Amino acid sequence: MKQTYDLIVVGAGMAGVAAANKCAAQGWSVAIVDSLPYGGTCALRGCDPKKILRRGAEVIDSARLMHGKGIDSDGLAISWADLMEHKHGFTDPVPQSMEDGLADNGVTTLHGRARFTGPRTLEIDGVAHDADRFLVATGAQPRPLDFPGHEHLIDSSDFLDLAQLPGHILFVGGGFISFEFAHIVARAGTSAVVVDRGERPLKSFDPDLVELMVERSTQVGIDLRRRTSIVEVQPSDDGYRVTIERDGEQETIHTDLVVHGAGRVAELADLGLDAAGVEWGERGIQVAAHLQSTTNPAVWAAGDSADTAGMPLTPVAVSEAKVAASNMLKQTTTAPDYAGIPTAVFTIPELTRVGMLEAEARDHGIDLAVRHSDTSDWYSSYRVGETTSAAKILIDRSTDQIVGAHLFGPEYGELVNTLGLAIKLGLTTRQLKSATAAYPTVGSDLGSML
Ligand SMILES: Cc1cc2nc3c(=O)[nH]c(=O)nc-3n(C[C@H](O)[C@H](O)[C@H](O)COP(=O)(O)OP(=O)(O)OC[C@H]3O[C@@H](n4cnc5c(N)ncnc54)[C@H](O)[C@@H]3O)c2cc1C
Ligand SMILES: NC(=O)c1ccc[n+]([C@@H]2O[C@H](COP(=O)([O-])OP(=O)(O)OC[C@H]3O[C@@H](n4cnc5c(N)ncnc54)[C@H](O)[C@@H]3O)[C@@H](O)[C@H]2O)c1
Repeated sequence: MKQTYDLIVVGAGMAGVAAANKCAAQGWSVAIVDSLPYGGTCALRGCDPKKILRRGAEVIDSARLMHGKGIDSDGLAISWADLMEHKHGFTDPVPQSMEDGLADNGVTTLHGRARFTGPRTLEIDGVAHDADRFLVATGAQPRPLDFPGHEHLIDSSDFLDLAQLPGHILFVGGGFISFEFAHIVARAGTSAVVVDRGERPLKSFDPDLVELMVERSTQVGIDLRRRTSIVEVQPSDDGYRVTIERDGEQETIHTDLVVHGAGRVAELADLGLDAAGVEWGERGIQVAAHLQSTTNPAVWAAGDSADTAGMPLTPVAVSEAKVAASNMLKQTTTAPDYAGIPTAVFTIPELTRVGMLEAEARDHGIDLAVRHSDTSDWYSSYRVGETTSAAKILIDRSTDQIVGAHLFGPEYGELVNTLGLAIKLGLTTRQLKSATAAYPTVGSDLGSML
């Protein structure tokens, strides 16, 4: 007899695994399916491998910043193959350990490409599976591009698996992926060109700090082309000829590799959502605030494949999955709380944000105190030889609470977490300043930033 599960989860990434484990722990019969090895984008093809490769670049950059200050950085180099092996040491065991963990929690683990054939039926490689509920956690995929030669681009997953690093790389798009990867390859001696169609890259970050980040990127040889579009990509004898256009002027750039960093869309196109009566778009499945489909009550969504107010980031995916699981289990309609979730672009140094942008805060009519500090001559930057760093903290004068924080500097990816906590808990700057940080740490700079 065919089994009807309480829940089938589609996608074994951060969101899917969190929800499957939570529901199984409450005694539900749960199955999870993925067409790729378990672990999803973050652990296998995103955050974690990326930051391991970045470590090589950090070491080179740190040594160069200290050149002439007691360190001889001449001759330092990245061995890409060894760094890649270091990455594999982390990523290779993930699928099995994740699958073992799920099985230990009583979750049935399935493999294959899933597709809805009706409102409550999912087919996996030709076999039908029924459930009372489905959680779609299928993540995102590179946005389809339409310029001639787009098929020659590699995507972020291919990049994070490159056996060798070529001498020249052109990145299409000036977002998270292109800047993070360009900062890695620039320290490995590869020339990087970033082509972005907008005037300002990374639009969801503070414009002043983005300009500083671009300045620092230029210093390490990254060539940003703004307001520039790709006309076509053509293979050549020794790589690719990329024709770009700005203000009606065309230019051809020769490069070894062209990488897609032009955005991602929810991975839903082949999921048969129309057969299930589920409304969806490129931002994801249309859900109510509590993450249930607006058109099929049996279907829920979380993470990059859900159209929510949360950004497509790992902490958002996990938090949404936990809320969706809890709502399914308890038949409640709680909405996720996105307040105080920080984000970082892992350039070197990193660019971070939590809460509102200055323009957003002003649009909300907040009586704003802006604490904008050039921190490049502060002790924490001086110590490591960093020449470019800054902080911008936005405070609501009427409550003394932080409504936004924007940082660019060494180790500021850690510091932003404290500011996120302050926003989440509604701490006043007076309360924050009353806490004593270990000295000297970047945390001890917080008082001066406020
Ligand atoms: C290069 C890169 C770097 C990133 N770095 C960061 C970072 O530093 N910090 C951060 O917070 N976020 C980062 N992100 C974003 C982060 O990875 C995602 O927000 C997060 O992984 C989303 O988790 P998810 O569970 O929603 O989806 P995913 O982790 O993408 O999991 C979805 C799973 O569903 C499977 N699937 C899809 N369709 C089907 C189907 N029809 N049948 C069966 N299985 C299916 C996929 O194979 C996949 O395993 C990065 C993303 C990329 C691409
Ligand atoms: N550190 C992190 O948290 C991290 C790292 C990587 C990715 N991510 C997630 O993955 C998502 C996708 O990353 P991404 O970097 O691909 O996208 P993105 O949305 O960050 O940036 C895409 C950029 O490409 C530009 N663009 C789009 N089409 C173009 C074209 N044809 N020619 C030139 N420019 C073009 C856009 O204007 C935009 O500036 C991010 O939004 C983020 O949520 C997060």
